[in-house]
Order: sequence, then C-alpha cells, then structure tokens
Amino acid sequence: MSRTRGGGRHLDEDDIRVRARGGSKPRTRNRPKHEGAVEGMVTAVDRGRYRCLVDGVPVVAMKARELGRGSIVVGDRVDVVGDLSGRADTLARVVRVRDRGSVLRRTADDTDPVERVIVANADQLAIVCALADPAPQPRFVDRCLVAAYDAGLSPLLCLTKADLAAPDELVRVYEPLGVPFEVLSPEGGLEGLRERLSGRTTVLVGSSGVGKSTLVNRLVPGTDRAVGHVNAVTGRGRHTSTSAAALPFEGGWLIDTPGVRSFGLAHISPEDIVAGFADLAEAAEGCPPGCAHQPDAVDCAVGAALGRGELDPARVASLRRLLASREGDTDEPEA
Ligand SMILES: Nc1nc2c(ncn2[C@@H]2O[C@H](COP(=O)(O)OP(=O)(O)OP(=O)(O)O)[C@@H](O)[C@H]2O)c(=O)[nH]1
Ligand SMILES: [Zn+2]
Repeated sequence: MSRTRGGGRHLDEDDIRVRARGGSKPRTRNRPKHEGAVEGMVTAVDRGRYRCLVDGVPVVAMKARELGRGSIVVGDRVDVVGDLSGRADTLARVVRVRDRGSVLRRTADDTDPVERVIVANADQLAIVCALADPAPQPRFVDRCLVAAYDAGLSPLLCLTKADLAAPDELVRVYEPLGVPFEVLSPEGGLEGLRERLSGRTTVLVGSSGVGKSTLVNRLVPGTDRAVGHVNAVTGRGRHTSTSAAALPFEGGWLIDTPGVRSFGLAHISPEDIVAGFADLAEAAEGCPPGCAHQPDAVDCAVGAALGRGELDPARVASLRRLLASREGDTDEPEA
C-alpha cells in the first residue's frame, strides 16, 4: 500500500521524485554545491515562479534545473540560493525541497486531469461553511473531513454567517465526530478562532460565497485576496488566482485556497476511513472483504452489531456518511 496512516503522508510519483532529488546524495558529479543555501517556505506559486519567505524576506525564485519535474507547492520547505535580497527583478533559485510532513491533494477536474498536491506541511484544515446563504453543504464538509483525516490534518469547522441562521443543526451532525468548531458572525469576536489558528499551519477551504475571503481579511487585515498576492510575483496585473497562497499568522500560517473546491479521495479506501473510527473498527473486522458498511450491505458486521445495540448509532451514521462522501467526483453543488 502506498500510504501510511499516523504518519499522515502519502507517497506518489511526485513525492518520490522530489525526495529522490532532495536527498543528501549528489545525483551527478556535476551537481552544484549549495553550502550557502538558506531554508525558506513557499508562500505562492505562479507560472514557474515560487514566492518564498526566507528569513522574513519575500524572495521570488525559480526551480533549479536539477530538480527536474518534481513539483514545488505552497507550504514546501525549500533551500534557496542566489540573490536573497528580495529586491525587485531579482530571481533566486530553489535547489532542494525538504521532505513533506503532510500533503493535501486536489481532485483532478476538467481543466486538469491530474490529481495534484496543492499544499504541503499543513497540520490543520479549516472547513469554512456558511450557516445560510449559501445553505450548508454537509456533503462538501464530509469530503473535506475525509481529506483531512487522510492527510493527517486536524479538521476545524468554521461556521460563518451565524447572524443569518443558528448553528445547532450542523453542530449536532458533526458532534459524533468530535470535530472542533467555531461559530462566526460579523459582530462576533474572533478570539476563539485566533487561538485555534495561532502557531499552526492551517489550510482554509470553502465553497464559493461562504465568507472565506471575509474571514481571511478580518484575521489578516490588509490582505486583499480578491487581488491575490500571487500578482506580486508576476507583476502582471489583476487576475483571479486559483492557486493557494500562505500568509504568516501569529507564529503559524494561514493558507488560502481560492478556486480549490475538491480534494482527491479516489486513493482512499473504505478501510482507511474505518481506521479513523476506533470504536467501530473491531466490528468491521467481521465484515466480508470490500464491505461498504451501508444499511443494505450483505453480511455487514457493523450493521449487525448496530442492530444488537452494541454500537453508537450516531457514530455508525457518521461513518456511513463519510464512506458515501467518497462516491462521485464533484464536491461543489450546483446550487
Ligand atoms: N450576513 C453575513 N454575510 C457575510 C458574512 N461573511 C461574509 N458575508 C458576505 O457573503 C458574501 C461572500 O463573502 P466572501 O468572503 O466573498 O466569500 P468567499 O467564501 O470568499 O467566496 P469566493 O470569493 O467565491 O470564494 C459577501 O457578500 C460577504 O459580505 C457573515 O458572517 N454574515
Ligand atoms: Zn460492513
């Protein structure tokens, strides 16, 4: 199997390529030496240019040829050489990508048929969900939760627009999963949320219109995500960025993912999801191979144990919901 639970990371071709070239062994005798390389963090990627924060200085870099086709994504820790002054019209070089602690992938879609890593090294996934306007999309939240558990990120529910609707219903749905949540409104404070975000690397996701930009702008005033700081890399004027961008936030990072509406779940097996339910995993061992654990599954030991009153119905319902959320490939509802 190509993944490890607990370790919270996957290996795919991409990773292996990056790792193989990022190791300490020189690939060829001609490999340049990089004693002077300084570690930085990739904060934005745009058309082959990598914006990195190196010792507090924003530096624009290109990828050294020796790194080949391996990807560099927001959140990557990289070694950078060259002009690190951060002055306009300077271009540094990324010569090494450090091993990733976690990877979050985006699902392949019409515009890009390849499932790709979008963010590296995050440790929290903040799922922004409006309580109204647009109506909550539990299916989207469920898919985000599966992606978070799989990538080894802790989930956080940010329930926005509490001025328009009460959170009780959604809170009840996610309570059995023990997902922490913050209820947010324009008038309400952000202290609780700040506390959960500080010192961590948090990826923010949400479907269109849920108030994600509003939230980021409140947390980091002066950030105009509609303009997008990726533009600072190219200087090519306004365009709507669809890639992730990291903002320093209280000893950690906030990583916004405009345009990212779905995650790659195809590689996640039912066993992977069941493994996250310690209280149900034992019962599931009695199931036939490949059991979907849904109410109509034949000889499902989870269903049988539930029928005998041995399992918490809310937990079984949550497991079934998450398992079902893997089906289909679009996350964002049309409405
Ligand atoms: N009533 C209410 N409206 C809000 C709240 N937060 C944001 N809005 C409004 O909801 C709309 C969408 O907010 P955005 O912050 O642009 O939403 P977004 O999630 O960034 O949407 P995209 O840019 O499409 O990704 C705007 O008109 C906001 O003013 C809130 O807490 N309450
Ligand atoms: Zn079963």
